[in-house]
Amino acid sequence: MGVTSSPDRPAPMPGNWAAPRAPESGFAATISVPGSKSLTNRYLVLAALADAPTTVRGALDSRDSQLMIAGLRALGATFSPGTSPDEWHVTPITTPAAPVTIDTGLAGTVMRFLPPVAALSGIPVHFDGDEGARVRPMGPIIAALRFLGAGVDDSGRGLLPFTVTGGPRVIGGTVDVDASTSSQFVSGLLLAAARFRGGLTVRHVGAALPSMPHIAMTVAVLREAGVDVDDSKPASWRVSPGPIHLGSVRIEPDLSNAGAFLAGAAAAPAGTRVTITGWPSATTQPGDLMPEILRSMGAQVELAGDRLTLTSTGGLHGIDLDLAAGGELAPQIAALAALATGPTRLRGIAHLRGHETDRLAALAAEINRIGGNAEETSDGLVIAPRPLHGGLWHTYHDHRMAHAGAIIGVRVPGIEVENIATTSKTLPGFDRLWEAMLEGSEG
Ligand SMILES: O=C(O)C1=C[C@@H](OP(=O)(O)O)[C@@H](O)[C@H](O)C1
Ligand SMILES: C=C(OP(=O)(O)O)C(=O)O
Repeated sequence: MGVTSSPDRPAPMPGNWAAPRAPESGFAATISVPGSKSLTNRYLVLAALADAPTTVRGALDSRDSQLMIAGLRALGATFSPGTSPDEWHVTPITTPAAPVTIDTGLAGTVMRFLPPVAALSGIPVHFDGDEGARVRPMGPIIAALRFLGAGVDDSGRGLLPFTVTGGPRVIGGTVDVDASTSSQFVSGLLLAAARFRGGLTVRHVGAALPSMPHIAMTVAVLREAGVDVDDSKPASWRVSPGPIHLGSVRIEPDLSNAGAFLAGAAAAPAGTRVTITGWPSATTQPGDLMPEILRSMGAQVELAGDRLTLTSTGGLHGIDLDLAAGGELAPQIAALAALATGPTRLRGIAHLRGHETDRLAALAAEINRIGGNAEETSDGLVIAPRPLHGGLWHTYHDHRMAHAGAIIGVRVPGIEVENIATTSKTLPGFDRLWEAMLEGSEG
């Protein structure tokens, strides 16, 4: 289905996507989203480090997962496609003889999870990524790998690009890491930890640690793979050395991506209903925070079996929310906040300045560009109600900035989202799925 024009929806500038507005009568739709980015990229790493082949089902097929597969292939793992694009048979790493280069794209999981894997091999592994990746924080993991005995040549910058040379002298031990700018520094070290001869104790030192559910996710997948993890002390994780074994795994739908569709429904006229299929009964994904957040903003949300249904009440309240646990949800919540009748304060998300773009600056700039009232604070955003108008919504190569523009476009006529293809980072075909939702597709 293509983007069509109408008096209400003029043809977009080439390359932009005209965000569809909800019909006055609302819509009803059922949506199935593909697998979780965070779970897919954790399972792929563990499968490559395992003691036997693994079958992964329900895997995400997107830019971030393709980059992870390419990186692990370069390090010597074999990936054979299964019967569908969401299935992979993975044969563990046999270390290649020659130096390799890994493209991280803009994927935090690739740039933070693969350097510790590289440190297990004896070959130089060069990492580089998109222009935007070259400013994302990397210093803490570079310092940790050096402390553990790996060579890291980063020209003294603490950023991409850099080359890791590890090998048998990297035996593990105890390492302190300041993960206040990204939980992925802790997750990356823990995922490879069981393969270090001495195992690894990782201690977070520094300001508050964000994204705790993502660290819990890392611990959960390690335990599922038979790895012994002691997380009984705060901000400290001990992984014993030992084999990694997954066998066969199935990946949950990506609840953060699902959250964008729920937010889109919450922005729509009263009575609009959207059901997400396959909602897990228990999960470590931070997207599971969305139902409660959306309820507190005024929507009705119910879970029946594995189907989560949001019904719009037509009104949106502002909220005061510490989002440290689920920072990746901030763009979709900020978009709803811009449509709400009262003020919103989002706190605990200073680390979003190191995401795909500086999300606090980007959200404030784009909301204000279309007439809104958003201000950056030291650790978040304050958004006050003000009538919005149409205009170009810039996306800064950030998939979740594109989601935010789409959500606002459900209510505000004339929103054009720049470079909608950036959503392929975690959800190729986002625009078609979004249009289908507003047209009332039942999946
Ligand atoms: O480990 C993961 O899979 C992720 C951890 C979080 O990173 P930060 O702690 O850097 O926010 C999250 O925002 C990102 O989308 C995915
Ligand atoms: C911060 C995000 O991604 P990354 O894994 O690249 O850090 C995100 O998806 O919101």
